[in-house]
Amino acid sequence: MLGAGAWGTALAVSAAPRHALTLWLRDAAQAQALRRDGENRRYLPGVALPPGLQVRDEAPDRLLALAQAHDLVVVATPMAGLRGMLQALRRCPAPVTWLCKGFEAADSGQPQGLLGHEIQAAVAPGLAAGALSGPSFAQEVARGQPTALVAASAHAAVRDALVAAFHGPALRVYANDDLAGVEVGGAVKNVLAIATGLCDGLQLGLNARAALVTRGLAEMTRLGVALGARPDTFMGLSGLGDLVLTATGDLSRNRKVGLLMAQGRTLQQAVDSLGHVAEGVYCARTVVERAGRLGVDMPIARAVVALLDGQLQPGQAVTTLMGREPAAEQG
Ligand SMILES: NC(=O)c1ccc[n+]([C@@H]2O[C@H](COP(=O)([O-])OP(=O)(O)OC[C@H]3O[C@@H](n4cnc5c(N)ncnc54)[C@H](O)[C@@H]3O)[C@@H](O)[C@H]2O)c1
Ligand SMILES: O=P(O)(O)OC[C@H](O)CO
Repeated sequence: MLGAGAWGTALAVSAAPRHALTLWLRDAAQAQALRRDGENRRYLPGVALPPGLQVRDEAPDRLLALAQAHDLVVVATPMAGLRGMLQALRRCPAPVTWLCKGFEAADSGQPQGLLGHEIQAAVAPGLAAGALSGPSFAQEVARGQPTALVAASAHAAVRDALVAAFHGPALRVYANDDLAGVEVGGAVKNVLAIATGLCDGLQLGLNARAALVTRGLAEMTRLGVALGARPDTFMGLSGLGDLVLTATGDLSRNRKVGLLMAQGRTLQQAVDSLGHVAEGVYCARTVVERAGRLGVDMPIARAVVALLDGQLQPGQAVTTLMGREPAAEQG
């Protein structure tokens, strides 16, 4: 497991009792703190690390050697770290998978705004690769609360490796060969959760939230299909499932950004108060730009971008969405 934020740590805690698992951190001081405390106090406080879990902190140029000693590699960094990790792992013989949910940010110096599998195709095309996604708050998985995930890859061997690694008593892992669809769902739900956080923070009501979730699902599906995904994927765990969880669950960092901005905090204040990554903040603009290039209409995502960019105040974002022309529901 390469990366020990909340999610990498939680999945490592979940799988370590059944596997020989190595948790790698780029920061040697933080690795030392994990070994000393038997817990990741910075990112997942209150959860004991299983005794057999190996905590390592090799320099990034030793990552490939570390990966070669394992049957499955899981990159657990935010999207911002994925390209560098895939470049470092491009000759890895084992399946390489990732947990991050987003598009590469528009301001990352990589102007195309790619999904994980598109980055992999560009920088490490020889890998057998895939993603693990679905509705899952790290704290609940770490506590062993029942959760269902989806293992997505074009390669059956990668799907099987993810299922074998993570399927367990409290974690059901389903398989899906539609990696593009699974990745679009995981990325777009973060942007939509900012919108529902805003809606709930402004106390617009339950009707409004249901409207945002439903019309947001339509936006997500339109973009996914334009990017080559299957429509039915968006009715599954990484689409509807993760959208419902993230848009309504108060453990969501993306939802919190919307809630805090509705209370009058600036974007910077909201982001600083999280202490964790909120991927929707970084990929909302990319979502809208890619949708625009494909001729896909995404009014909710556009309103989120206008809010994050300071072009609209929270109340104006609502007026803009409600003031659009009447439209057919399908289309
Ligand atoms: N937390 C969850 O409940 C959850 C669940 C499912 C998916 N995810 C996704 O997993 C990804 C990671 O989320 P998280 O909650 O663990 O984030 P986090 O904010 O808790 O931790 C991020 C971790 O990544 C490390 N990191 C940042 N940039 C890095 C880089 N370039 N190289 C190596 N390490 C780097 C940080 O030091 C930190 O340890 C995100 O894309 C998130 O959307 C999170
Ligand atoms: O806390 P969030 O908003 O990053 O969401 C975490 C997970 O992606 C939920 O599935």
